[in-house]
Amino acid sequence: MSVRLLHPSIQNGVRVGDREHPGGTLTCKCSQRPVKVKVSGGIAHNHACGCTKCWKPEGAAFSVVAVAPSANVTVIENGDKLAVVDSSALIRRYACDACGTHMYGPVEREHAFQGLSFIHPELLDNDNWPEPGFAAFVSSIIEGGVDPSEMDGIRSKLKEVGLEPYDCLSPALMDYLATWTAKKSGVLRQ
Ligand SMILES: N[C@@H](CCC(=O)N[C@@H](CSCO)C(=O)NCC(=O)O)C(=O)O
Ligand SMILES: [Zn+2]
Ligand SMILES: [Zn+2]
Repeated sequence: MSVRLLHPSIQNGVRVGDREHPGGTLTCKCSQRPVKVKVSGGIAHNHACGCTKCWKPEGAAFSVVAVAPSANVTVIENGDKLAVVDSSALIRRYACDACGTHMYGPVEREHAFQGLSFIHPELLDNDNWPEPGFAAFVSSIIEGGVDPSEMDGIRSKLKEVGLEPYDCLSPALMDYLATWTAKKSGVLRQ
């Protein structure tokens, strides 16, 4: 059986990027009047994500998604084509209504990720963005239609390309979220 496409940018190994990457312009897939969004600074926490909510390129089981400070994210062209995919979600994903590409997703609610926007670095106009560091929400690809019998092979392939598979976020990010919640509830000191 042929190996399922995880994501074009990781299928043949993860290319090491530039930690000091300066950002760039995200462009949707439309040939006419593409939406353009400027990210004026670095990105962080890049990861592969198997959840059903993140945008994936055609045929891919995973998205590749990172965060940037929302203050650094500006719609610069054809913003009239953008619409929020799910206004009840934590991440307000703005997608192009013509090609479906998710362009940016700010977290505006009171949350550990408030002030960050989720973006897909493959849409940048330069290639040297920092590589993904892990694979998140791996089991969620089943919710997207992948047969459970494929999971062992998919987890092996992720490990082979250097992406540790997790069924939520990485332990470091889960600890960060839990710490934020514990401080908010008062069980940990601020
Ligand atoms: N099983 C669900 C999981 C969806 C989910 O919780 N996704 C995460 C990760 S997105 C990028 O890392 C999340 O934080 N979502 C918040 C949101 O989407 O607003 C599924 O697959 O749908
Ligand atoms: Zn588009
Ligand atoms: Zn996701």
